[in-house]
Amino acid sequence: MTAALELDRVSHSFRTRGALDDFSIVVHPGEVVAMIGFNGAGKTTAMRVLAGRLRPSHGTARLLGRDPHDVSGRNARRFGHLIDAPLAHPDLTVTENVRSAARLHGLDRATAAGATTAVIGQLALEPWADARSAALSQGNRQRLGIACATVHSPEAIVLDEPTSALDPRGVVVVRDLIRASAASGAAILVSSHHLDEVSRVADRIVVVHGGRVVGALEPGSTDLERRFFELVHDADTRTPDPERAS
Ligand SMILES: Nc1ncnc2c1ncn2[C@@H]1O[C@H](COP(=O)(O)OP(=O)(O)OP(=O)(O)O)[C@@H](O)[C@H]1O
Repeated sequence: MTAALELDRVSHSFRTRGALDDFSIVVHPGEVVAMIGFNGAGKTTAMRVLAGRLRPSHGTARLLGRDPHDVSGRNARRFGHLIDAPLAHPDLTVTENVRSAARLHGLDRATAAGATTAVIGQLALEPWADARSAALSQGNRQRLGIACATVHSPEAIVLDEPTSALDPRGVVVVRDLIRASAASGAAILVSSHHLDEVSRVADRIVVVHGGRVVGALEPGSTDLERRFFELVHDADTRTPDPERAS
């Protein structure tokens, strides 16, 4: 099966600081892959490369089989991402923002209207449907960002810490949306700091440390935390690199 999202031996540096070092990851259609790692491990940088926002100095990035920098209109419409701040306009309402995102991703007016109502329902945003985005709480703004990233039912989805600001109900709602998208065939890459949470949503968990993928964890297995620290410790023992510890 062709990968929908792929980084193959990618390296990237910010000035003298290495952020990714020989980093490889693959996400296939219908699969949820979670990246977990310390602050500064390289998760967001990997996602930025996949979204075509950074060009790797070495290695290859593939988004739906193409170089993310060359993704044309049609392929761009098959991709959705939430990295850093949501793309919502502060003066537009939740509904207006989501509808605009749907139109920008190529949905016609009628389809965009239906998809907007559906994703607002899926993310339990109905009470704020007519609220200006600027007036939303942090958690609801994060839900809005996820709605804008997924309203067009993309085939490849990248979500950087999608539940970091969410309450327990929000976490469940977003988990359900991610699982439903994967069940419809989407390839999904998420990052998180919460082992329990990724264990519930992911098919595979990869541990990122010092700009590398240093191992995998089995979702649902016991003692995830101990195994995580073992992998990190083993990686440090193999390649101690104080430059990359941030
Ligand atoms: N724009 C930038 N300029 C310079 N250095 C950067 C920039 N963005 C990231 N870095 C550095 O690259 C490394 C990887 O950062 P990255 O944001 O990818 O980590 P992360 O795993 O997403 O961390 P977190 O869990 O805190 O979000 C860090 O050392 C960070 O300081």
